[in-house]
Amino acid sequence: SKVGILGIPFSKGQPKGGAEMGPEILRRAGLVSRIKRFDYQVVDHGDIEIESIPGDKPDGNVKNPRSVGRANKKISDKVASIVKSKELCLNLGGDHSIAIGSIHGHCRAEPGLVVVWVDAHADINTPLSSPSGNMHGMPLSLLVKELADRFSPVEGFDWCKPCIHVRDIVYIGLRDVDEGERWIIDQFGIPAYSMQEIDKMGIKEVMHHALKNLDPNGTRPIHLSFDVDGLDPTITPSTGTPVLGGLNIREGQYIMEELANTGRLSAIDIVEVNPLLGSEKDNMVTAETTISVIEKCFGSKRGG
Ligand SMILES: CN[C@](CCCC[B-](O)(O)O)(CCN1CCCCC1)C(=O)O
Ligand SMILES: [Mn+2]
Ligand SMILES: [Mn+2]
Ligand SMILES: [Mn+2]
Repeated sequence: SKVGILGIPFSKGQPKGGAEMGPEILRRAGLVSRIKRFDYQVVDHGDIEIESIPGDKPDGNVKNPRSVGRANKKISDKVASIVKSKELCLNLGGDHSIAIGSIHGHCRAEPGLVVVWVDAHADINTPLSSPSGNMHGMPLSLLVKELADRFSPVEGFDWCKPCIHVRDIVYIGLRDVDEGERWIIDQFGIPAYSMQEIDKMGIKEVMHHALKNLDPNGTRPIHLSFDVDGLDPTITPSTGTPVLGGLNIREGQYIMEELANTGRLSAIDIVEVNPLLGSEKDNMVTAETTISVIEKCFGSKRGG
């Protein structure tokens, strides 16, 4: 089977320069050759061309709306074509706003997909609830049908029609959720396994219940959106919004092994690696941790 790799050097969904260097650091750390070790043919689509949009003033409190909108339209088109050509689409971010286009594009090719969101954060602030105006904290709010009527369309997103339901999402790793996000999660009953549930139940039970609730018949394609800040900052220090008390590397690897076991992984985002936020050593640790976790999606077995 085939993996299509797409670099997305985009960072306008948040204020810290360097997130656009994520694809480069992951490639340089050997991500592609690690995936090639398993029986996947790798198609490298290179990096998406990111246009800069001068004078991209905020829309309400939403920052860089046109830049984020333009980039994500391109991402949607590219991801749709990669998935349609039967490649497992591996998107290298870039900040988490790229998930708007990656999930939108994935839905165009696989309308019945479900979303596994591994993250310290829920990333479901609406433009009105966001405390920061940074779009990397909003991607899911622009994608779920149930929130479409809660805010007016964001400048640059007229192409973006919501394509998933709240019940098609499961969260793993939450530990920094804003008030408005908490309200949405409770109001719509979005399954959310925070670090508290993970400590209480253990990662085995969490993965069992998460996948059972999400897709009881085990038939639906899976979109994994993996924010490296879901892991503990001691093992992924080079990231923009670190939060103590995260997933350890074995929990990360177990999550990916269970997803690989479904055989239904159809697209993966790896986001929020920012090499400007760490030392050389931090960057090496972050890249190696990320690769050793992500490679478990592709059949790497700890037992050999
Ligand atoms: C929790 N929500 C935040 C962070 C979003 C992180 C995006 B991710 O892609 O990395 O997961 C933080 C909002 N806080 C900022 C500091 C003061 C309190 C609010 C936001 O800006 O929406
Ligand atoms: Mn996060
Ligand atoms: Mn049980
Ligand atoms: Mn995120």
